[in-house]
Amino acid sequence: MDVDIGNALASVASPGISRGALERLDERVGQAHERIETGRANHEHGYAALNLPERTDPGEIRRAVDPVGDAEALITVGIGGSALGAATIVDALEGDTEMVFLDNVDPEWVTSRLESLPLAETAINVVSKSGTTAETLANFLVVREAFEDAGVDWTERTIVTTGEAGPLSDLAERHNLPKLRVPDGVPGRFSALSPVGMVAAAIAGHDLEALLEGARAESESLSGSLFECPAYAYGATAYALDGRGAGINAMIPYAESLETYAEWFAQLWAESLGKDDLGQTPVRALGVTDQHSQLQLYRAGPRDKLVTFVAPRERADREIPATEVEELAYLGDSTLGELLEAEFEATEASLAAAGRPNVRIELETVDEYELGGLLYGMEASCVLAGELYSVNAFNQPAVEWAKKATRGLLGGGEFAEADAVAEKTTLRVER
Ligand SMILES: O=P(O)(O)OC[C@H]1O[C@H](O)[C@H](O)[C@@H](O)[C@@H]1O
Repeated sequence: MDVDIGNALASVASPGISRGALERLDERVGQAHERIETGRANHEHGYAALNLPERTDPGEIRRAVDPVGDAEALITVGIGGSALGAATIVDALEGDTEMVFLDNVDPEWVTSRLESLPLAETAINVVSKSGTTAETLANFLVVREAFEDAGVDWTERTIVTTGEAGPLSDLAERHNLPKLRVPDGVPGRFSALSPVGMVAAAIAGHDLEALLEGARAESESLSGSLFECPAYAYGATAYALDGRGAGINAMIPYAESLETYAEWFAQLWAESLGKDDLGQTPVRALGVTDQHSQLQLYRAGPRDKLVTFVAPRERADREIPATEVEELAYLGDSTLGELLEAEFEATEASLAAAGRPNVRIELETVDEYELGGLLYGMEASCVLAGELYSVNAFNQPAVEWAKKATRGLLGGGEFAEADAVAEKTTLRVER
């Protein structure tokens, strides 16, 4: 990926960062890079995620999915980091397999999804690092029952990806299911380039080697200066802008296929950096669609936002048919791709003209190689930002708190966190 931070400079935008401040920040980037490299060399928790391009074995993943390789549909049961990486990859790339991600536990939605699938031709991919996440385990039990009710042997059609030990690992062994490991030291939201993100990609027939190759190329660009490393340029700029008042980061891909990527980014940024009263709030948007809604706020609202564009340089195109309506004649000389590109350039310019900071991330195109680079690059950006904020980017105590409270409420153990629910302050206004 390439990154252009020109529109985040103080000479263009407010808030913005001056060249001088960027150069001073670069010294801290150099120190952070050394810390990151030490963490990678020692396979420390979290930093180890940046070694996935070398560690992940595509052959092992393909062997595990082989028994269900011809499935017409795949249900991935997982949530958060155990779903969004896989969803990002398969949504970005063209594939023939129908993909369903059961992350939410909304009963009507789960039921309708299950009813819509040909279960005898459907594979199940259960993903949970801990093997204990209530939503994932509950949905898996529901899916299993649906297969049994339909007279389909779910044990023939299920692949499990989980940590070394835990209830899901035990279940896989009991039923002799193909089992892949969530690699040690890799938090869920940094695991897209491991079996966690790649089982679904393998079933869809995508090129796993190219995904890893693109990530590897990005890893080779990590260096001690933000001026030489796109990933660090992005992480450092976002951090600097946040410190200058841009507490919101609106991620706007200009490709429908990257809409899920914005969701993945939101988890990465929020869960990794939201610590100690610090962190930048990610907002998900989509170009061109959200130009016609959110752009008003981004250009004319409070100066508390960084807008991040992600755009491919090349894409399949389609001509706009000519029309006899005179006012619309100009459209007939263009393609949908040219229209999209013009809208992107115009939006970027409109923000810069209003002095609103924005960053452009460019991909050659949306394919396995470029996607691998994008996912890796944004993870490295996030790890760098974690160093600059001096927060632990690899834990999520606030999320764990709510998980414990939920289990306590459901009678899944004694958790003091559950008491807070009963202590809620109420001020009801009723009709
Ligand atoms: O993979 P699991 O252990 O099931 O966890 C799934 C998700 O659970 C929590 O919500 C964590 O905050 C996420 O980071 C994690 O990805």
